[in-house]
Amino acid sequence: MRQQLRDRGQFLRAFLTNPRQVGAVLPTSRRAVREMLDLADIPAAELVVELGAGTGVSTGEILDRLGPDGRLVAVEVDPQLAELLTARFADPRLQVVCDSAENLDLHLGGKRADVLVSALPYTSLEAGLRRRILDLLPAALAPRGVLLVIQYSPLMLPELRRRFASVRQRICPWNVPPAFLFACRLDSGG
Ligand SMILES: C[S@@+](CC[C@H](N)C(=O)[O-])C[C@H]1O[C@@H](n2cnc3c(N)ncnc32)[C@H](O)[C@@H]1O
Repeated sequence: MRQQLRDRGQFLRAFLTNPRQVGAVLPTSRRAVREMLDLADIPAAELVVELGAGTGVSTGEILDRLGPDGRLVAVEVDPQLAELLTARFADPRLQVVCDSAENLDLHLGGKRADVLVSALPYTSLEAGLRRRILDLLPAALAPRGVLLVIQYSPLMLPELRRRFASVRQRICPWNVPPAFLFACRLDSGG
């Protein structure tokens, strides 16, 4: 409970410092995180990549589901949030990267993600940055991988459909505000 309050304080600080970059006043609810992660096979993944890890609500749940030989690369642009993530999760499977998601290539050593989780606030990011990040997502994903996206509106659906052959959508009302969850695949069989 105390940790949750501290996290909310840190998240609010990040939001007040850079509202368009954070895009929300509260971290995602545990329920919404679980419903999103249920859309992928995390235990079977060799490499999971998380974009916009924030205070780590998804990071912890991914680590709980990840196998002993799996790896998680969590990318967070806010230095104080990245520091919090590094301090919180002393897990050898986790690499916290403090950088913008647009530089993802630099941190994957030529590997592609089996599961790519994106909590970036696409609708409030500057248009050029949004396009650069969206454009790199398909190439960052393994051929049979899945991209999970959490948003607060369906506005990104056409952008995702343009880049992925299969996009499934569901809504989780157990979040403030309700969360739109997307599972995107490069092949249409998913
Ligand atoms: C809506 S918050 C989600 C945080 C967390 N995943 C959650 O669900 O509570 C978006 C996060 O993305 C981070 N972010 C925004 N732009 C980014 C970028 N270009 N690269 C990496 N992280 C970014 C913000 O600092 C913030 O922590």
